[in-house]
Amino acid sequence: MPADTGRETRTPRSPAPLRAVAAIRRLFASRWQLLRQLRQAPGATTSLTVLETLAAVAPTLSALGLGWLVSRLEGIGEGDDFAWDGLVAPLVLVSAMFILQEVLAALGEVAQYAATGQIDRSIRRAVRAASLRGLSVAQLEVPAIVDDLARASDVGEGMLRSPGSAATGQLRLLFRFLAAGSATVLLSVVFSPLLAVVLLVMSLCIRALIRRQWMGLVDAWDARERYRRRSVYWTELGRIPEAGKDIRMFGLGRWVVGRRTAAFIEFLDPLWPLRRKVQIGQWPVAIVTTVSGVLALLVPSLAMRAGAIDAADLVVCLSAAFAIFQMSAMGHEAFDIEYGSGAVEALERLREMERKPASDAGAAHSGPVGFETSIRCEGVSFTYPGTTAPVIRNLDLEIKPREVIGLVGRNGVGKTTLIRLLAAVYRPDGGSILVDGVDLVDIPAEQWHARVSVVFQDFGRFPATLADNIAIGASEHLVDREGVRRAARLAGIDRWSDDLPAGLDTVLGREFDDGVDLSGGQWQSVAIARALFAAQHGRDLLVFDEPTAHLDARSEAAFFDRVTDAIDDAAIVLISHRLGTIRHADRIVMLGPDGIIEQGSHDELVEGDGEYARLFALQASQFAESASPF
Ligand SMILES: Nc1ncnc2c1ncn2[C@@H]1O[C@H](COP(=O)(O)OP(=O)(O)OP(=O)(O)O)[C@@H](O)[C@H]1O
Repeated sequence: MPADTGRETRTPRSPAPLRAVAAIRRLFASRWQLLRQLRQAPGATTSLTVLETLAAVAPTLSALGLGWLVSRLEGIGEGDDFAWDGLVAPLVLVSAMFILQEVLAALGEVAQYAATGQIDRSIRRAVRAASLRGLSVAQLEVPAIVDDLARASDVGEGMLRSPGSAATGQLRLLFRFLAAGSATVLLSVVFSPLLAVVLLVMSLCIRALIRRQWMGLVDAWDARERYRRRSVYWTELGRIPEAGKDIRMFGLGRWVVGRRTAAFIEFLDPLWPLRRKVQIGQWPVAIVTTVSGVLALLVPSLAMRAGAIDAADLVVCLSAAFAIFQMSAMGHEAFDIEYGSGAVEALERLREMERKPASDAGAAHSGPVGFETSIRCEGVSFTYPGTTAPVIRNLDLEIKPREVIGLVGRNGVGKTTLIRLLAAVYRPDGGSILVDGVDLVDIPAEQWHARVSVVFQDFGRFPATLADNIAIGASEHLVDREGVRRAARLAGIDRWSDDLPAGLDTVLGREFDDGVDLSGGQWQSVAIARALFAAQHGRDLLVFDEPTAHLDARSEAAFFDRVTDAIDDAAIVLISHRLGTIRHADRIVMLGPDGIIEQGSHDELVEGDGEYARLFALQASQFAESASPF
């Protein structure tokens, strides 16, 4: 991905002219990409184009009008009262051009505002689609992709420096070039093609110089997106209630401020010398600007003194020269263009990632997806993106329909990772997972997700109603109120849901004024209900990762029976460190760093006197006082 590699990878340098040509090509490609964004706002773009066309010819007409006016003034003799009538037409033209320029500028702002808003909205939609659907979870963990998501959605404040303002700014800039071109033609016709071309070239040089200096800063800023995100993280940490608890509890205020300062310095440190360099490097711009100004003023004035042109021509020349110089000015639109095009490029990279066949979408299998005979992991290996050590190595495991499997193993051995693979959140980088003989890689992810339900340890807690938090387990059945009630009852939620202000319709989470927060155990019951609801809607495989970690002893004891009684047509995988939760599973699989250490029923494993038996004895000894360890 270019964002990840392009900025930091060193490649052998090509000769300077080739680099310049490549840079110009890149520039044109990026500008073209910007202009293509205007398709999102066809009406406003058409209006802006018409207004800018008129605005581009107005300075030339204005210069001609001024010249006309001066020529009429020259012709007026003393006491020549009626000659004043001849001034009316040029005066009307000049005044009309001045008024027109003001009106066009104001209307242009309105059209630009409308087009910018439409383009920015469409960009935001595209970023949302990429982050919510197009990109896989694995991709969302790649820092370069996270950078691009942040960069593409960073559409600036007040529509400044956004992709929309960049695209419309680019269009307006094209018309400024057109205005300068038409003034160049006028100066050539009225006075000297040589002076006209020299002034045009000098204006272009001034613009290129300023651009080169300041825009390098924008690129450098862009390349430090990751550091900017880090400093923003530390800046915003104080506003996150969860973090606020720890910050107060451990007295971390100064520490957080220190980390924020360090992150901020790390972000800006390389940018400060660059900025100083730009400021100091303004003298060539000042020199070229002064020389151009002197040329524009002196050459036509000397020509008039020599009698080559009259006063009217001089006024036209100076007005035309002024119009040419307008092109060299770098207004805010230049920064809009540069900064906004960075966002558009980031979006294009994200779209490219979405288009990649390896984007975990699955595709080749087109038949019905189900799990009738087995899910088989064959020699599965997996290494997290950006890391080198495999978390899962050469794992073989078979899951039969309606089987209940308990998955145990030490912290960090890869249990959660395995279910992420089974859920097709990640893809194995070695071996394969076969569902009834079809490789999971070939099954479209959304189809597989309609057959599987996973309650992750860090399951989603959404600021929605309790009913919706359950029903999202099978989001295609959000309105199945009876199913929600059943799942809530089976998960033991009915014991406390009636006490909530609006029962199942109570909004959960403190983000909203009327929101109610639940305890850790209550949230866990919601997640369990979510999976039970999913089971009611035809899921073939249910996975629970540490489902009883937050439950009280009574709920924990009831969990296994509740779940297995409620689900009779799906396989269940239970991950737990509490062996009491899984001891009644059909099969217990003990995972080790190099694959499965042992597997069998609870009784078989205890009899086998292996790792599981030792672990069980250890947990049981902690409950030695009671008749049963659980
Ligand atoms: N997103 C990730 N990126 C990189 N490494 C990860 C990621 N998630 C987990 N790991 C690493 O993978 C290893 C296995 O983690 P995993 O969560 O699968 O273990 P686990 O067996 O479920 O652990 P626990 O019992 O503590 O829940 C750990 O070393 C962990 O640091």
